[in-house]
Amino acid sequence: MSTRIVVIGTGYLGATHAACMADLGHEVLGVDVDPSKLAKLEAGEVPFWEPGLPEVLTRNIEAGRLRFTASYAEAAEFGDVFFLAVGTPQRKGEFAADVTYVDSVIENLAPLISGPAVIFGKSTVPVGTAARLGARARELSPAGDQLEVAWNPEFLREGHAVQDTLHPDRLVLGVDRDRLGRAEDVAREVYATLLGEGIPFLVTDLATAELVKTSANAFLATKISFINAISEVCEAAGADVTVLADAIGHDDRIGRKFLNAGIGFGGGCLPKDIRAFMARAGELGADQALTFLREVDTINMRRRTAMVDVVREQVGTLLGARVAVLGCAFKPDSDDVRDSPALNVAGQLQLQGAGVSVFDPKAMDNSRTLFPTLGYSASTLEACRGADVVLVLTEWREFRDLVPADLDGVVREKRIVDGRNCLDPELWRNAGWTYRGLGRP
Ligand SMILES: NC(=O)C1=CN([C@@H]2O[C@H](COP(=O)(O)OP(=O)(O)OC[C@H]3O[C@@H](n4cnc5c(N)ncnc54)[C@H](O)[C@@H]3O)[C@@H](O)[C@H]2O)C=CC1
Ligand SMILES: O=C(O)[C@H]1O[C@H](OP(=O)(O)OP(=O)(O)OC[C@H]2O[C@@H](n3ccc(=O)[nH]c3=O)[C@H](O)[C@@H]2O)[C@H](O)[C@@H](O)[C@@H]1O
Repeated sequence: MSTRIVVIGTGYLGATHAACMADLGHEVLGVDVDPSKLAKLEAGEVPFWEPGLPEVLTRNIEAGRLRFTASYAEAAEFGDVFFLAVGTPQRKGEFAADVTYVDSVIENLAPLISGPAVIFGKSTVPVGTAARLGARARELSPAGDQLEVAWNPEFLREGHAVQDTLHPDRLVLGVDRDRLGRAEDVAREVYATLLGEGIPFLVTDLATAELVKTSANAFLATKISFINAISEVCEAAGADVTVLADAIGHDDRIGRKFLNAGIGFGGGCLPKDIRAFMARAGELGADQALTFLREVDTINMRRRTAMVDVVREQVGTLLGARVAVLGCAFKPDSDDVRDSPALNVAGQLQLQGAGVSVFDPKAMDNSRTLFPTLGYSASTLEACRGADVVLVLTEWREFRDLVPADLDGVVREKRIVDGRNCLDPELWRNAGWTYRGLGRP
């Protein structure tokens, strides 16, 4: 059955959700306040790099199932099922999440809703936000109690966003247990195709749904910092963290995923989500519960300075050294540079006097906007020309596939530092290069 759906906020999450809901056969209207983003989306262009999404967007616009607007009035007219997907960044100078964008959606939308409707929150929010927004929405809306707020957290990964939306590991829905309404039935209609495929669907209260999301990201961040901490010990002991990760990962209870040691996690989610989680636990009086996340964050940030130290160790002095930086996105298959470890390392190297030449297959424009003073190159070869050391900081396939012969006669010194432990050390060493990984001999 086709439902008329409004998706508010068309960034990485919202644009993907809108296009994928249309692909499931629903009629979808995307809403954003950014006119340049809307103009691109209306023209069938995804304003960021996400594999497979342009095809899904275009085919659904062409099928007449997907369009975009800046108008909340049009959104309120369009349908009675709303997904809220605006940003919840870290507040400036604080750990807590900035929820002003989600607040503003409710302030603007609720007064325009006059009949039964459900707003499903998808943004990652501090626990308690959904209940607060629900109360505010009922207060502002002529529909009163007939306007429901439920929470349907999102677990997609950038670079795999379409696959994760259309084939998620699970769907989670938080509903207001004190005023049970239509939310669960509506969600079952919207996700009928996925539920028909047997995707697990967990329905719970609002607070639990919010906490499922922040706990999942906290666990993932902890797993990465765990292996990075072990990597520091491997480094000191002359052991190999990549073999160690394979070995412990064979234990199903541990699992191999998210055990890749390197320069650590970044992006628009894990770093800000663990900080917001700590801040919220503190507000709730559970200060002690999440202090370990402070350590997770510290270990992670230490990876970036450790990388700079390794480069210094390689070239002697950073002053005047020519450093090729391959990769600036926070992960491969994404153009997202929010809190990117790679860009942070490049910035630190430049501040300490190195001449930095950066190349990324997709994230150059975003990097230039965020870090205009770095040196940028048009290709891997250009970035590496005359380099004293080559750094692989984002494991794009084209960097993983590099072989020493590609850089023969290009670099000044045959030194490569593998910030993601994604290269074969023997291949490089056998070709006369100095190979340096992180936490592996
Ligand atoms: N990026 C990701 O992979 C995932 C993100 N999330 C969560 O989803 C939320 C959104 O994240 P992103 O999509 O990455 O952020 P984003 O910054 O890419 O997108 C947010 C969008 O909301 C728009 N917006 C802001 N205020 C608005 C308003 N009042 N009305 C309409 N549109 C408005 C902005 O213009 C922007 O296009 C965050 O809470 C994030 O933690 C959750 C899972 C995955
Ligand atoms: O809440 C969110 O927004 C999303 O955050 C992460 O997704 P994402 O940020 O897209 O990327 P990840 O694949 O989780 O990678 C995050 C960072 O960890 C790093 N990482 C990942 C895995 C690993 O083993 N080691 C490691 O350093 C990556 O390089 C990257 O910088 C979660 O994986 C998603 O489930 C979640 O929905």
